[in-house]
Amino acid sequence: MKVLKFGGTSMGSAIAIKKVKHIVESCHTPVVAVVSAVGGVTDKLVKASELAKANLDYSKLITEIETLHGQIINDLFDGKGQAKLSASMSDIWKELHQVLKGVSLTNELSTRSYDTIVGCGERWSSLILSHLLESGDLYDSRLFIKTELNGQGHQVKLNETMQAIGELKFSLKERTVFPGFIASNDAGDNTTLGRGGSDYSAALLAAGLDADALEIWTDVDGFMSADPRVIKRAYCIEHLSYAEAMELSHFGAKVIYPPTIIPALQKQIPIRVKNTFNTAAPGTLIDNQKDEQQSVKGLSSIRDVSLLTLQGNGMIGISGISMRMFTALAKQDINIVLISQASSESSISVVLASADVELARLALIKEFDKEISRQQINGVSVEKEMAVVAIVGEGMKHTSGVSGKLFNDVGRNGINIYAIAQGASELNISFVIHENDLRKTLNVVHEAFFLSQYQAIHLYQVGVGTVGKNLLEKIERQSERLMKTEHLSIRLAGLANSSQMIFNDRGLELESAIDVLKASSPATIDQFVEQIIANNHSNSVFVDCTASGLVAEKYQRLLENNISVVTANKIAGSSAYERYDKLKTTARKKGVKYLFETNVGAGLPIINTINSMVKSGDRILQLEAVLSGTLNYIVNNVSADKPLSEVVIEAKEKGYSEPDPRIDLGGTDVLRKLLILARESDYALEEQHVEITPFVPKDFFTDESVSDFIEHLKGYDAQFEQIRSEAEKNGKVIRYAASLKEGRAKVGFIEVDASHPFYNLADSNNKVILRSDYYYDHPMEIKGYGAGADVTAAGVFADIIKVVNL
Ligand SMILES: NC(=O)C1=CN([C@@H]2O[C@H](COP(=O)(O)OP(=O)(O)OC[C@H]3O[C@@H](n4cnc5c(N)ncnc54)[C@H](O)[C@@H]3O)[C@@H](O)[C@H]2O)C=CC1
Ligand SMILES: N[C@@H](CC=O)C(=O)O
Repeated sequence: MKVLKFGGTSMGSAIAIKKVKHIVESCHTPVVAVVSAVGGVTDKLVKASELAKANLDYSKLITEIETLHGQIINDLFDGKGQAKLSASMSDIWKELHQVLKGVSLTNELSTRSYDTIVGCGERWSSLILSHLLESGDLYDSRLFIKTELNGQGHQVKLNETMQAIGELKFSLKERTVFPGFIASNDAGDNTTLGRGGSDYSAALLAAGLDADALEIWTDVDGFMSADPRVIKRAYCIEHLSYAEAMELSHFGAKVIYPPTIIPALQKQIPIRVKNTFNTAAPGTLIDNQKDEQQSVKGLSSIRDVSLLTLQGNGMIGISGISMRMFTALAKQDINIVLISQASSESSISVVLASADVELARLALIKEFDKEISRQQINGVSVEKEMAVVAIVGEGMKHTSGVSGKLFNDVGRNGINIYAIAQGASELNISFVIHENDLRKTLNVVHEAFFLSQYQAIHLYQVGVGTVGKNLLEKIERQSERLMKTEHLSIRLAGLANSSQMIFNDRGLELESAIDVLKASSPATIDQFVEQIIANNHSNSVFVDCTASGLVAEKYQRLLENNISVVTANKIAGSSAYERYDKLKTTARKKGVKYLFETNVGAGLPIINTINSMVKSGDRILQLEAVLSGTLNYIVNNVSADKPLSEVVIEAKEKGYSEPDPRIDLGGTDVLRKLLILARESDYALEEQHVEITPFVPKDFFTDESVSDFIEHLKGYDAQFEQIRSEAEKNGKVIRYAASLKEGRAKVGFIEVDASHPFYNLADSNNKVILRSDYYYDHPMEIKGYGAGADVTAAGVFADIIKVVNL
């Protein structure tokens, strides 16, 4: 035998009720169907009872309920069937009218009247279904489910109820219908089992009848791994243990009424949650099996709660404080959602519904009045607009690292945790956050535990020129491989250039993003940054592919808001040391990344190498380098036949030079790179400490535009060729190099012969020679292409991946 319970949505319309009929009649075993009221009816009945008590007009609500049922009956039955059913239902209507009238006249709503009024819905709906089913017997649950009053309301008298239901076991026919929710007491008065009580009725019937299975038919596919309204990729959990289902349903997941699980658990009856509107979906099976493979099974949350803390050094070592605290709250009938106490005993925090918090605060102030006046207790503090998030799973027991992973991922995304609670059963880890962080937290945790095969990065890119465009192409080409091998999904959540911006939370189409951007409305970098902060997405990364100082100014605000920064732009790293240091410190403090590997040598791993050396205790003692791809390309390509001005244009066309090539030819680009390398090597070098000889004399830098500059540069072609050919005659080549030796930092020309490590540096290559404590006589050398869209975009790409993989 099976017990099937159908909720309000399953009974919400004629079409839905036909589905219910089909489900019941398709069962090959005897079926007990337990039904809720037609969707929305119980709420209307509750409202009508309140209006009646206040002697206000409730007739409109009753008419609405009548119309709703009338419509359903019209759609389901022919004339004869309608007349038969209406006659059966009319007694209930009469009773309802009488009770409401009595309440209205006396202005008194007794528990008995209230339960009679709100229980009418299930009596009607069970009549409808029993008439509709072929050979469907109707039983009145009030005759079998017996309750008594306790402090909290009606409580089921389990022994009596089980016995009464048990006696039915052998007399039930193939299909039987019971109204859910309603019961009665020893005096024969109507009672109810509380909101969601129809699930409980079904579980009691299943237990009393020793059913083989209990099915809860609802309008969702089952228990979801997280709230699907928040987590788009939440999925239906196939299996839960009774304990896991209980934790999840107590805590936010409103799929099943929590007490339902107890009778089923006691009789070891498997529960299956199924979707009436998607019968093909397997649903969630709840039984006594524990899933050893997956430590965390579900993620739940509640909002509209507040955190209330009782704090004071006078609480330490004093027994009875918590007893008094919880008794004071219990006296006010306040439900506590979570408790957290520091082992120092100097504070106890509780989470409760925001609606109760003021009452709770006053109750505690009254209770601890003396201690507060003696300053043994500081008072009662309240943090409003909080939310509680819980991860649930029996597999967490004795599995180390679960909370480490949880809090690491949450912390890395800048989410502040106000309180934590974990029971010794290790079934649930709950923590309190600000409500504004709820969506982000659920995303972070869901990705960490349920979709760990796909970690999402939300990318916000500024700049779609040489490097930026190439980066987008690379991400598009690599995204499938990244998903497969790195389990990483990169979503381009925003894109901007100097005057426009576009956003899409789910990820912009990479192929068309630049075209869409160019067709979008004007926007500023400030608007772009503020929107990123407002989006508050998990694993957000801001990528700067511009050469703009304005953009670099935004890093501090982004990092402070827990957004990692990856930049090809050298301005921030090479401006005042204090600023560079503050950016790095902020990133460290906030647990996010500030990465700029491509600032020196494009994709070459120079900064990373220095970082590793310094971290391992090595000291960089000397540094010699060729750091400009553009300038090395120029010295390698200028000849008697090919003048400097022509090669500068070539370097620009090849994507080596800065957007403004004067930054290269004035030596500024190399100066910036030297400053960054020195700082990463632990030297607080400032621009004024560097001796610099520009590649082209200063007089050539007076023009307004780049094209005028290149035009005038022709006037220097002959002189440059002379310097170059002179060196050549002496068996040497010229290089534009940077060095840091014995406290002296220099940028300028050097002439080197064939014995020098820079002599054979072809094309746009860069080379860095590092002498350190561990690499002195045989220094470390890093060499390769130091400029160009491909290598730079690849370096930026690697930094982006490091944001989540480091
Ligand atoms: N080209 C190379 O080999 C390397 C370049 N870099 C750096 O990469 C950065 C980008 O270089 P390219 O792609 O060659 O430059 P680009 O001039 O081709 O592209 C710059 C992009 O930045 C945007 N932009 C400029 N000012 C802006 C502002 N105020 N707000 C928003 N967007 C703005 C422009 O609209 C354009 O989309 C530069 O900082 C450069 O130093 C770093 C290593 C190597
Ligand atoms: N303009 C730069 C590009 C890399 O930083 C160079 O030429 O090296």
